[in-house]
Amino acid sequence: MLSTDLGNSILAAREKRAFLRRQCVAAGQGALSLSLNIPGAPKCAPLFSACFDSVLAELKRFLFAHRIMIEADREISVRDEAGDFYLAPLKTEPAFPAIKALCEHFEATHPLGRIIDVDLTDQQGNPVSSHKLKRCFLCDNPAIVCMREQTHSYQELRKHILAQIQQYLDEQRKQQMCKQLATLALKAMLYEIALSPKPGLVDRFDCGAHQDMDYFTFLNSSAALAGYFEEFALSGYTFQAEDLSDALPLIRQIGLAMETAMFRETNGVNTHKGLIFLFGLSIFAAAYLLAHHPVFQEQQCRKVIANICDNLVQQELCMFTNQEHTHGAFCFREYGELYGGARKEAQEGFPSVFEHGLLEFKAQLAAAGEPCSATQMNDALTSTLLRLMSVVNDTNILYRKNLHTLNTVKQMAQNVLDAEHHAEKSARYADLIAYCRREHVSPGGSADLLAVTVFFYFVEASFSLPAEQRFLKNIREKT
Ligand SMILES: CC(C)(COP(=O)(O)OP(=O)(O)OC[C@H]1O[C@@H](n2cnc3c(N)ncnc32)[C@H](O[C@H]2O[C@H](COP(=O)(O)OP(=O)(O)OP(=O)(O)O)[C@@H](O)[C@H]2O)[C@@H]1O)[C@@H](O)C(=O)NCCC(=O)NCCS
Ligand SMILES: Nc1ncnc2[nH]cnc12
Repeated sequence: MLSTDLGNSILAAREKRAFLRRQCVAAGQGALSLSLNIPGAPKCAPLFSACFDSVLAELKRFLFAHRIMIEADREISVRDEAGDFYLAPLKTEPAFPAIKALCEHFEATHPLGRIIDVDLTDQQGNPVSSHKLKRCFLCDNPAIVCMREQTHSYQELRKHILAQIQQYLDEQRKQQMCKQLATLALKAMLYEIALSPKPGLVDRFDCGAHQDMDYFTFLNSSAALAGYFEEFALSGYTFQAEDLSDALPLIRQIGLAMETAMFRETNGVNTHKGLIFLFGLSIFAAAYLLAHHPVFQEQQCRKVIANICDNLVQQELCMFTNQEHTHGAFCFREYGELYGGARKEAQEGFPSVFEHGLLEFKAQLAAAGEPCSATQMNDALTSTLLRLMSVVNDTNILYRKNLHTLNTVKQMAQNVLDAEHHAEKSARYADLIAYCRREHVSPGGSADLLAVTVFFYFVEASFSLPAEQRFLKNIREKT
């Protein structure tokens, strides 16, 4: 039972809606409205509003796609005791039955169909009805019958509706976050390949120490991999098992399909094998955390990655030393446990990224200020790559050459960073580029870790607000 005060407030709010409709009639226009069918009270709550905003954004896209035009500058949104309400005059020539049929289709195919009410009134303010009976929320009877006979309690009805709304919002959040993580991963990957010039690596203008690939090979490879990033994210977002090391086979299953796609696209050239592994872990871990915590936290992320890869070096490099024939296994066998490559980096929760790359990238971008120009971004990426090269034990360099060359590259990278003047920096960087070309070395591991660094930079920037606030803000912007 509603209290008299609340009942009166709801009646007043409904009268306000009727007044708004009469304004459309006065202007000789049909109107379309959206509200939610929420039985009982309260009818206004943050959860309902979040749901309403999201449905409204969907409805607007649906109407626009079907060329049903509304007068956006005269639309009205109300949030009061009667709940959330939206009303807009129609611009479109009034083919009301067809518009009504489309609105009913929208309701019928929406996951919250029974809760949504899209109403249409003609130029005289008369409701346009198809006279179809709405079904009860809970049983298959016509809603009108259950309402008259009070078959279900408000409590029962609201419990059911709240669960449906929560499920819908959870699904929306999952889809939105996973898509966004996939977008950030692709962006980070493209930033790495776009950075020019780079020592030994492929960039926009040069193939570095490589003969079998160029800039376009990397664009092709990026395109082939982009479609899989969301799978990593969904897998992380929905991961339920207690033991995080159970995640590695899931990540690898997706990663192996990506390797096939990459080699098909590049005609057998290894452009991104290391990155597939590193991004698999990064995207999975970020999504896993964002599903459980509203704000992205670096340290938590490191722990998740380390737990997924718990004991990986021991399991795959120590125990299988004689069987594995990969570059990583060779380096480990030849040079010892400091040189565990991508597996060691992962098992330790990406120390190069979180203790070096990210610090450098953040400092450089902070110094550049907003907005950051293309040159400043290229400089920030260059410094970050150098910082990574100065610490990473890159198995690509080690495999192609030897420990002396790896240490020389690390020292030369550090020397560029230590240069005091711009001219000195440029000269040292040119020396490093020439050295890598002459020695045929390519720091592919550092290039991959640069992409991972940039990815986490974007993730932190995108998910620093509490997820709820960010999610709502996003929906409102779209509406
Ligand atoms: C765990 C794997 C990465 C296993 O690979 P591998 O046993 O070979 O181990 P690593 O050598 O440690 O790593 C492989 C790639 O990882 C990058 N990398 C190197 N050092 C590091 C490091 N210290 N930290 C992080 N990442 C590192 C690097 O990848 C990039 O370079 C590749 C291009 O190299 P390039 O020399 O040009 O080409 P190649 O063909 O290799 O040599 P050439 O013949 O031309 O001389 C490119 O891939 C970049 O991304 C290392 O190469 C993982 O792959 C794995 O689990 N494999 C098993 C199969 C699987 O499950 N796959 C799905 C994984 S999700
Ligand atoms: N730009 C690049 N050039 C060569 N190898 C790479 N591995 C990852 N990125 C690379």
